[in-house]
Amino acid sequence: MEERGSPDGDPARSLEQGPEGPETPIQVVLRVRPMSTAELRRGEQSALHCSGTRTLQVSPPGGGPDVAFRFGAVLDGARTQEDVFRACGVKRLGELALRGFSCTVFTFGQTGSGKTYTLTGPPPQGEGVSVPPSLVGIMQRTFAWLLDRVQHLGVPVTLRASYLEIYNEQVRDLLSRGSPRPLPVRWNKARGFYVEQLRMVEFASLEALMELLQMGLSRRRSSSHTLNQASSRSHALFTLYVSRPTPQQVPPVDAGESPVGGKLCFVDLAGSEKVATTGSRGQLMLEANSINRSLLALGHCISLLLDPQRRQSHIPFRDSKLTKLLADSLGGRGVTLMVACVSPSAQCLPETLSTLRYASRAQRVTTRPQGPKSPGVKPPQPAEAELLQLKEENRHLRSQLDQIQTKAPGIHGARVAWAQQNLYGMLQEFMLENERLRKEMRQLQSSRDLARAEQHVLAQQVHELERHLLSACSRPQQGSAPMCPGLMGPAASCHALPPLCSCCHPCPLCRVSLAHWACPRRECHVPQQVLEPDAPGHISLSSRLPPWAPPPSPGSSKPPRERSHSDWTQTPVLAEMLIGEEMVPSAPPLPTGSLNMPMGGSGILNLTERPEALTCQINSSLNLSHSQPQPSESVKSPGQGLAPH
Ligand SMILES: Nc1ncnc2c1ncn2[C@@H]1O[C@H](COP(=O)(O)OP(=O)(O)OP(=O)(O)O)[C@@H](O)[C@H]1O
Repeated sequence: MEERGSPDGDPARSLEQGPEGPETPIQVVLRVRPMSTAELRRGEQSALHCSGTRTLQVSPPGGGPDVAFRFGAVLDGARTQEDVFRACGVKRLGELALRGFSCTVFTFGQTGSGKTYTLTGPPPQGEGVSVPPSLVGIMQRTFAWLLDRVQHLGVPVTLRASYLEIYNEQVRDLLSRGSPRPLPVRWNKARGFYVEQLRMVEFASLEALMELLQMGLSRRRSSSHTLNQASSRSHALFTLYVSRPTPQQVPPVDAGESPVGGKLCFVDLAGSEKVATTGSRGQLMLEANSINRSLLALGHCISLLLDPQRRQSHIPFRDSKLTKLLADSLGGRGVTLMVACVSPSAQCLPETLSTLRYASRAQRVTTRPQGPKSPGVKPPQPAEAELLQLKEENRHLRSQLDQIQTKAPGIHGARVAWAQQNLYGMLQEFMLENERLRKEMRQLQSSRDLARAEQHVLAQQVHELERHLLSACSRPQQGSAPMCPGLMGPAASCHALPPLCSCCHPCPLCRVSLAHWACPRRECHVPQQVLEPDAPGHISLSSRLPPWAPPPSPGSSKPPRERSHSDWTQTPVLAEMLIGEEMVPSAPPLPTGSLNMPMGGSGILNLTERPEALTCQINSSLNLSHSQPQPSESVKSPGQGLAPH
């Protein structure tokens, strides 16, 4: 038989003893409620058996090995409310509260498992009908004991109470004078998390305290569903503040601040529920989701508190209002008791096992109970202190995230294993993953911006080049004539001749062949590859005329008009201009290959090719014009040196 749970020891003794050293484990008591009338009517079987006072045995309905869980105390359905009160050792917690400790009792379990019953007894049977004394819960019994104890102390003790609920992730004051409104949860170094403007009511008698309890219970949200006629839809926290004034007693700074002293908090958690089982719809389903989410956050904090390394660094108490308000009880300076409640029915076994595992984990969590704070230390201003704390936490979280990201491969396996253990871990996984993806996206965006900027520069260069070409070809030559490439001398007269076909009319003075576009019969000396569309390197004359070619006359299918002498005399000038011009890239070089370009890469490649294409076009035009034998070897070809840059 598999056995899980707390180490050996006398539960009554450990519960009664209270904090002994720096590390005090959370005490866990398990209560199994009796089978309900509905469960008996449906003929459901019990799957739980208590063996001894500390062990619960679980028998799966389909057979299979029994599983045993050990807790500080296990109480079966036959145990009375008084038995439960005694077994839980709440009196000891009350004593500690009187000595200045911060103590918490919280119930946990599936919906309908008896949490509210354990803390406050069954719901009243009608308006003004009070619960029989034998059925009242741990809270009323503690109140009675505490008031009696205070009376016999012989020193003045101030008692105050507050009562709040966390409903759909909003904190509502159940003792507020008007209708409850959402209250903020704040943090400061002196108090930890606390609810701002929460009403604290001073009381002096048991009757007054019971009235406060009744007032809160009647205002707390509850609804009916398949598993519970009066199901609590919120987590409720009833806190008793005990202060014993001493000569050095620090007075509360303002009316909303808790007095220096001990406290005893009773937390009735809303029950976890499977919406499919409870049949919750609409508002009930929203409430159930909110309840489950906050219980998940609580479970996650408990799991992390068990990990010594995580515990030293960061526990995400800020993930929900519930974990914020329980932070001190779970991982801080409090003394804590958990009462886990389960139904015995085999039908509820999956939820029961989940509660048992949750409770098993919780009893391995330890706190470091701390007595009253030294008087005379003025707490820092709330806003300042909270700001400092948040900054510190923020810095810490960032460094954690960086560490996780840099240690990626080694830690990844461990993180995945951890994430697989619970859903909340998976959520955390996704958050980290999202952060990494966001970072990657930012990098991609910046390289895309860089590429766009480069594209812009290249587009400007192309535009500039085209503009040069066009203006050079169309501007009439003024002033000094260009050098004749044949004679290396002025060519004012020879190149001013009307354009003639180069195949039979080279320049009569310098013998340089005339550009083919100047010849009315130029098709006859254009190379074959230019005319054949399928030939490699084909350039269509109609579609690929050089940019400096004359514009076609409107409506004409004929070749463009003949060039004026200034057009063709510019060609060598233009070539020389290009030879001497060095293209200096004004942006970093583009990565080669378009596949890696995130965006706009192809556009950039087109642009990088265009200056080359333009240069080639000039070259080919100029080479054509030199296909005729050159007059002299020393003659500099206009195309020479027009290497693609
Ligand atoms: N030990 C018990 N003996 C007799 N009746 C019990 C016991 N525990 C619970 N019940 C009854 O079972 C029903 C459900 O109990 P209770 O409302 O306390 O459950 P709960 O866990 O608080 O549920 P929820 O999370 O939905 O609020 C109630 O009618 C209650 O009176």
